[in-house]
Amino acid sequence: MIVFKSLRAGYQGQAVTPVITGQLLAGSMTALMGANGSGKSTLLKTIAGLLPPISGQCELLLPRKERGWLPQRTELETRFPLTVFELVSIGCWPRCGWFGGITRTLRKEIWLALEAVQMMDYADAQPATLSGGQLQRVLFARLMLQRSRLWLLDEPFNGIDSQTVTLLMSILQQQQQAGTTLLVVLHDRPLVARYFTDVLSMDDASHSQMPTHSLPLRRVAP
Ligand SMILES: Nc1ncnc2c1ncn2[C@@H]1O[C@H](COP(=O)(O)OP(=O)(O)OP(=O)(O)O)[C@@H](O)[C@H]1O
Repeated sequence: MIVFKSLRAGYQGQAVTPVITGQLLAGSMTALMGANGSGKSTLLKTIAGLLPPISGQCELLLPRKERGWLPQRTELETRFPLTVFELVSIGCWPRCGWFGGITRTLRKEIWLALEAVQMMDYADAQPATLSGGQLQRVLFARLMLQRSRLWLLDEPFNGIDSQTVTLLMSILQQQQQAGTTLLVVLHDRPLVARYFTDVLSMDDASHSQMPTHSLPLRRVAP
C-alpha cells in the first residue's frame, strides 16, 4: 500500500525525520511511535500529500481524497458555524461533491455513523460545545463516511477516557477488517501492545531492519 524508499520528511528543505525505508501493507494496522519532535506528524502529513518529501520517496497509488487524515486536536479549529450533523456530512463530499447535496441515502449513512460513535443525541450541537472525547467520536464518524482506504490518525486518543478509547478502537478494528490501512500515532505502549500488530518507530533511523525491543509486535516489513 505504502512504500518508503529512503524517505525523509520535513519543512522548507530541512528533514526532521530519520531515513525511512520499508512498507505498510494494505489492510495493516500500524502504530507510529517515537519521541516528541521525532517527526511523526510530519511523516503523516507527507503521506497525506500535504508536504513534499525532502528526499527519497513515499510511493502510494491512492488519490489524495482517499487518504483520510485526522490531525492532532490542538491543530483543529472547532469554532465554525456548523452543527455536528453538518460536520459529519462533510465526510460525504468526496462522493457527492461540494454542491451535490446530501441524498436521503447519505443522510441515513450519516445517522448510522453518528450511532456507531454514540453521538446521535448531539446531532444539532455546535462542535465547539463538545468535550474532547465527544469531538473525537464525531471526527471518527466523519472519517467513516469518507470511505478512505487509508486512515492517518495523529494521537487520536490523547486525553480521551478509556471507554471512548475502547469504542474508537473497535471502529478502527472494523475498518481494518473491511480492508482499510491504518497508521496511528500513539504514545501509549500498553494500548499498542494490546491492539496493534505492526509498529513503525521513529526513534531509530534504521527501524525497518531493527526488532522492536520491548513490545510483542511484528516489524513493519522491510
Ligand atoms: N510547520 C513547521 N515548520 C518547520 N518545522 C516544523 C513545523 N512543524 C513542526 N516542525 C518541527 O519538526 C520537528 C518534528 O515535529 P513533529 O510535530 O512532526 O514531531 P512529532 O513526533 O509529531 O512530535 P509530538 O510527539 O510532540 O507530536 C520538530 O522539531 C518541530 O519543531
